[in-house]
Amino acid sequence: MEKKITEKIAALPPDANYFSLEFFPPKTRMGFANLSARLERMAQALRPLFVTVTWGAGGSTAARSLELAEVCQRQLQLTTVLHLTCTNMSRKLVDMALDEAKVLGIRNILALRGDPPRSEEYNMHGEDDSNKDFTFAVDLVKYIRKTHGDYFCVGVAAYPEGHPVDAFQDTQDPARDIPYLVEKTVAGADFIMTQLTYDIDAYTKFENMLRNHESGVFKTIPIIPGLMPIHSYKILTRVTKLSHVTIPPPIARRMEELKHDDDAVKRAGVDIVSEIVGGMKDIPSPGPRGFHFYTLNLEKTVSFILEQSDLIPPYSEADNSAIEEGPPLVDFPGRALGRSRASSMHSQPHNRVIVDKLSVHESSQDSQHEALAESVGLPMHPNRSTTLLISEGQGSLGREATWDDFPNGRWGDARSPAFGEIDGYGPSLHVTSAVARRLWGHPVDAKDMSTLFRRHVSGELHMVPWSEGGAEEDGGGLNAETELIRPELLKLIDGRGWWTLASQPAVNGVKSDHHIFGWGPQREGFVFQKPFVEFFCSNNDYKNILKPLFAQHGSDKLTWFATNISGAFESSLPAQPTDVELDSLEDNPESVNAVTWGVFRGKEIVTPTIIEEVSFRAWGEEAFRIWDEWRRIYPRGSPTETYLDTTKNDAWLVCVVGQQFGAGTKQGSKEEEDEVKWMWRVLAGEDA
Ligand SMILES: Cc1cc2nc3c(=O)[nH]c(=O)nc-3n(C[C@H](O)[C@H](O)[C@H](O)COP(=O)(O)OP(=O)(O)OC[C@H]3O[C@@H](n4cnc5c(N)ncnc54)[C@H](O)[C@@H]3O)c2cc1C
Ligand SMILES: NC(=O)c1ccc[n+]([C@@H]2O[C@H](COP(=O)([O-])OP(=O)(O)OC[C@H]3O[C@@H](n4cnc5c(N)ncnc54)[C@H](O)[C@@H]3O)[C@@H](O)[C@H]2O)c1
Repeated sequence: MEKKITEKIAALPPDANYFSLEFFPPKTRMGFANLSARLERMAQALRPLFVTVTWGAGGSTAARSLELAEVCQRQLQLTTVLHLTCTNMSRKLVDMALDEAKVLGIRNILALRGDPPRSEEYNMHGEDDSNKDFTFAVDLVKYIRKTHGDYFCVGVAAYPEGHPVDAFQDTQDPARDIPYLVEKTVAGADFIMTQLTYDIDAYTKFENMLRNHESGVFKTIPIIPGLMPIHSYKILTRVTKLSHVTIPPPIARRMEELKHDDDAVKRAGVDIVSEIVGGMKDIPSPGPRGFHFYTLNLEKTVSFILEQSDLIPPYSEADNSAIEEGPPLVDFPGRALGRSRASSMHSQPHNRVIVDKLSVHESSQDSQHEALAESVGLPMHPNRSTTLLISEGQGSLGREATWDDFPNGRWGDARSPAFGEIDGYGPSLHVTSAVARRLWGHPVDAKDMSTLFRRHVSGELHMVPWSEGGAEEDGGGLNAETELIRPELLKLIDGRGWWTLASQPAVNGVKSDHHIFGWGPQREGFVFQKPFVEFFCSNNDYKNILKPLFAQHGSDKLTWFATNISGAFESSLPAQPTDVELDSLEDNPESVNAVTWGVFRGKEIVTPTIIEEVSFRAWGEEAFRIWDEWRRIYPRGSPTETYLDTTKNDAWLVCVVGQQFGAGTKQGSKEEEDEVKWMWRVLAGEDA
């Protein structure tokens, strides 16, 4: 029988260190296939003690979470912990998840609450029947013990900097949470896993507080600190804001200085997190000391941190004999990399894309975009050194690892395992219901909605439900480039009544250190953008204004996608069968629009923002679920709840990409200006 993680921890020498890796179920089929390949490589080379699989709050990712857990536990034979939340979903779903986990051989569950439970008044049409059973995570711990006895090893969450303020909690204070953590532990928790932190002092204080707690319940229980590698400045600031954790001032200063240089942020991030690991290793522990890494399904930085922190377990004789050594790696035609480069300790996590003389398994028809190891001359079972080289971008396999390089590009490549997620916890408003009501009030008609979007685009409202925005106290969440097209966006919102969610202006090749448009390695390249805008509009406007307008201009000038609540999908591309499930959508090369790209010295063209059918449809599903998340914060049948529901059912989500960005015109000329603004004039109805 598969082991419990507590058994695996207990079997380690008392002074050993271990680590675990967290993954979320990717949104697209291709992301899924590629995560499986990535997981296999990471598992064999990095050798985590166990992995964990997230669960979308309210059960929103139930099927995909179980599928990923199956890949981990059964296919890859990794000891797997399934996260499970209990609020705002039916008890039947909890039972199903536990039964299924058992069938898969999973013996470890991280028992969580999820979002605060909606009371009966806000509970829609009997969708959830859980509230009577589950209010807090402790209820789930008790339920698992009651229904499954000791079969599962149960973990619970803790917050070194305090659980964020919510409906049940008016202050963020770790001491305030302790009685409830005691309750969860007494109810049967076997281990504690913490929220991510970058604050070693806060963490040390927290762990000491637990170990010395008067109840004595935390004396020996494994407490595993959560750490998130720093993938980009944007992800760092976004994740810490969403999780309500601090970036200690020295780290904030270091990151702030480097924020315009993606590679430098990643390099410093590896050092910062490795320093935190080093510091945590010094905290006295009653048993082996573990570390949990929130990977966001990204591979590169976590590999470097594990290497730098010396956390990768050594291979035993038996391990080594199981690993076939393949032919040497090749970094450019004709030159072999010596096996002496077994360690990447002194190399940097740069974006080095190497053109390999060996053929790559990269047919665009092929949904598996991470080439098979053996097809590119790597050992069938990559070992630690080959994976680290891949993570560095070396060899043909490393090409896909470059996905990791610019995860700050809007929503990235749908083939990347990391596509479109920030925490893997499913669609959410990212604020409490009380804050949401304060921010967005009680809209009851289109005028109220337009007012919200006008205020957002004008910088008066820092977020709308579909666009997270920056910190409220910073006054707004729009990028500087969005301000340059503010008048155009306002014409769509006020003139047309279309509610814009995301956008970008055209850019006809500016230096990569440009103060507004620059990204990627600084001073080394040029960046380009096609204009795009994404918005909700009514069914009437979609049919009677937009479709005729699209027909008039043709797909060589405007590429567009549109979807609605019932999953209808239409686009400027040749018609596809309409009954294709998102999950089975194949990569359609014709649907790919790189809307942001950069050309840098010594690299292939980098395309951090791609708009294509599969990603648009995945986002569309989420965007319509966000309408539901929003309406549920108002009492059932209230005017606002009814209005949001009706509007959601009528709306189309439309994304339009302008194919002109000024190419071929003289920079700074009137002709360039006309081209760059053309899409906006057409959409506003100003261009015949
Ligand atoms: C390691 C980790 C993994 C996670 N994975 C996921 C995931 O996969 N999917 C997902 O949706 N979310 C996940 N989360 C987020 C989690 O669901 C949220 O943080 C949630 O708000 C709280 O969950 P909990 O299990 O800590 O809840 P609880 O232990 O129920 O605590 C929630 C809050 O209520 C307070 N409280 C508890 N009992 C009482 C009581 N009797 N009276 C008053 N107040 C009380 C606690 O102090 C705390 O403030 C994860 C969090 C962590 C730290
Ligand atoms: N089309 C797709 O395939 C797809 C896939 C996933 C996400 N998305 C979009 O991405 C957004 C989230 O991604 P992100 O957080 O990386 O984007 P982001 O926050 O970086 O926003 C993208 C750009 O749109 C601008 N913007 C923000 N709010 C706007 C508004 N109300 N009107 C016009 N412009 C606005 C921002 O300033 C930014 O320049 C979602 O809101 C969604 O619209 C689209």
